[in-house]
Amino acid sequence: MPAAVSGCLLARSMASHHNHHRQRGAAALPVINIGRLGDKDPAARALVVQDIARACRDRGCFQVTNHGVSKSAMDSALEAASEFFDMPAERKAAFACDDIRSPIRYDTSSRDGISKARSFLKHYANPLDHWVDSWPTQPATYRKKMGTYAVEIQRLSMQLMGAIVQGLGLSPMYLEEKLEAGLQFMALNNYPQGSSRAGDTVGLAPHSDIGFITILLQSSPGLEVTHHDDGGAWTPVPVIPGALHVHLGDHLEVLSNGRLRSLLHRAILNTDEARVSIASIHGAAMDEKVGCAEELVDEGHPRMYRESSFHDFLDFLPTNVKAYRRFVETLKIDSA
Ligand SMILES: O=C(O)CCC(=O)C(=O)O
Ligand SMILES: [Fe+2]
Repeated sequence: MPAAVSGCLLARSMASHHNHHRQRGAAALPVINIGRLGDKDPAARALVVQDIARACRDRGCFQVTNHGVSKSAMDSALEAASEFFDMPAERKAAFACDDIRSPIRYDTSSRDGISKARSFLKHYANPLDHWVDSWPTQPATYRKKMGTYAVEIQRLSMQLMGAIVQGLGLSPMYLEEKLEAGLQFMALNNYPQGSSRAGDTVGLAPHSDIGFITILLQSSPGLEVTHHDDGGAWTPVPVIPGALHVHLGDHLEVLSNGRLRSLLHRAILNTDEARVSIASIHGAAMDEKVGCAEELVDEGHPRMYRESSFHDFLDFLPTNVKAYRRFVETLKIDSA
């Protein structure tokens, strides 16, 4: 439905920007070298698992280095995303679609309630051969570049989830099959350059992601995070060359029965340049219900959340436009 997409929507939402004071979180965000996660020596692996567990618990996010995703795959993915967004509006509008269940969707408007000044392309990626035919054929290298990146990120997500569930006291294999057959949902985000006179301008309003984890790559700074103990202060996520940012989603909060919390994050317009980010959300399959791990429910830790699927999340989304709530809040079981 190309008619639904008009170039002026972006300009209109930019005009209604909000000013924010940038506050710095107390301590730098954790950067974890995960090179030894695959080590045969369990003690070497355990040290990394411990660092990840602490970062998940205390900050809800961390960056990883030595993660095995090649620098060229990362650069190429950002290139492919930029080249897509640089195409003429009509070409991108071919992917515009009102149905949030569409396998691929391009939009420039703020109909979702949180996009203030972003255009995005969203599509699925795992398993790649199932979804790649729905991806853009232009730019000509898009499928190759984004596909290579997607596969490497899916592999990394499984390795990270193995460590995260181990950090919760579960077997590293706990989710392996569900993740293998699970959902990889990619959001390519495009933000205009912000005005330095306007102060901090929100491109994407605060929200948490569905899924267990999100792995995010940004072309330049703009992502900001706030964890539950941060007292509302926003911490900018620095761009560390070669590193990838990881944060926790609503379904990990559910799985962990509240031991871990999903991360609230937002994107600020970069005043030096237009910005592109690629978020890869990793969760269970579309109709797979995710509940609290039984191993983490006991007398001292009563079940905190109802089970839900990605499908349930999509049903919830259109109802979440006026006053934003984290999906996971709607899943809480009244303990009263
Ligand atoms: O652009 C960013 O850094 C954040 C993107 C994001 O949060 C998302 O796509 O869910
Ligand atoms: Fe997000």
